[in-house]
Amino acid sequence: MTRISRIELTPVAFADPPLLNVVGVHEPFALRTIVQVHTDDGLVGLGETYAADDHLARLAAVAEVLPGLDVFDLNGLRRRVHDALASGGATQVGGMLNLQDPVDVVMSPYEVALLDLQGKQLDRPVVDLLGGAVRDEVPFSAYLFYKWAAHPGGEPGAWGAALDPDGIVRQARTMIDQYGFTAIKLKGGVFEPAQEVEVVRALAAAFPEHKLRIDPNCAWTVETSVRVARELEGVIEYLEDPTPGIEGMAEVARYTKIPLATNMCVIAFAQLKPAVLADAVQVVLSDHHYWGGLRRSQLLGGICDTFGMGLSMHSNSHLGISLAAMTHLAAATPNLTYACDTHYPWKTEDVIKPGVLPFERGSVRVPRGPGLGVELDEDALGKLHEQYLAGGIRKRDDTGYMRTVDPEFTPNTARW
Ligand SMILES: O=C([O-])[C@@H](O)[C@@H](O)[C@H](O)[C@@H](O)C(=O)[O-]
Ligand SMILES: [Mg+2]
Repeated sequence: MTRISRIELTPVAFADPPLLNVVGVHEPFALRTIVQVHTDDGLVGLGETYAADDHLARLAAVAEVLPGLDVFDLNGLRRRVHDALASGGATQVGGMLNLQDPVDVVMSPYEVALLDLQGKQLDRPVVDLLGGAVRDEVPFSAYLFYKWAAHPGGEPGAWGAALDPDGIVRQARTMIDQYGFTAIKLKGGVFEPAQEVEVVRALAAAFPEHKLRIDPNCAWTVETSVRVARELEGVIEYLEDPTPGIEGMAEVARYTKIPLATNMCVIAFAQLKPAVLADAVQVVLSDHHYWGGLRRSQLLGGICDTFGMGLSMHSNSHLGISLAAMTHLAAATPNLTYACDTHYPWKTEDVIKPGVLPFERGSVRVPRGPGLGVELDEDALGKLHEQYLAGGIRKRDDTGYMRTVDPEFTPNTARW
């Protein structure tokens, strides 16, 4: 029996371009925590998760109670995470986690690391532990953002500015030429809906064969959402989080044929029943980082299937360990039929050794090496950890950063 001997948690910061969204703009660095789970027989399992300081504190509290756990005991993992958080009073917390299930959020990187270890021990890829591959390559979408050319006071990056239809179409072309994506997602909620509809139409004209989506992160009222949905019927494959809340989404759904998708009003198992009863969403974006890991994301997939909801995949800024985990999960989930989101093309630094996860024709081939099939680059990890220590960012704050440029900026859900 292989048991956990110790845990290493390494917060890292990696360069991120000035991508705009409803709450502000991405800071110069995005944060992640790299989780290394060591075993008594010398194996190391990898996981990746958020790195906000309160999340790091929870991860550290759990790390203390994991030594001795059998790497195959995922139920035991959940119990230990639950008990450690409960004893710290953290199973019900506010802020970012007020709708998410904190046990699922904290458990996730440990579950991924244990699956990596199981795979390494059995010499099988994680996808095989999840039931086997139903697809050998996983399609991802081109995730487009309005963006500035440079961070304030910084050097312009490779992508240039994208603040109008031409800029976004140019960005799409660069990304599609480079990665071969066949689906496109536009992050909206930045400009008036009419401008964003114009952009979607420009994308549809420039890429008539591509599947399109727009996600304004709840920037619109119910009325605006219905109007935009009607305008985009036949143009987009789904409309993601046009308006806040299960009730609001249900109201919009009554007046449009376009499937509504969410990673905002259904982000934990507790919200599935009300959403199904209200017929509020037709597609749920899974995300193993907050649905409790890969196996609980498959459980979500089964529930969506049962209730006739589609399944897609959400992404925040992330590194290669997460990309590998997302790819194994998507490859083993039959009803995950939409191209998954990924921020991966936006990053220029990583903690894994290169070459294992190339995008070809918009897809990532499932790594066949043992476990996740990726290897940590210790030098890169050290460098990105130094960057974390020096950079001073301890929690993502798109709004605070935007206010350094525009002091009047207010993130406003349902503002239009
Ligand atoms: O990175 C961003 O700016 C996105 O807006 C991200 O934070 C969202 O979580 C996400 O991509 C989404 O689909 O809502
Ligand atoms: Mg979204």
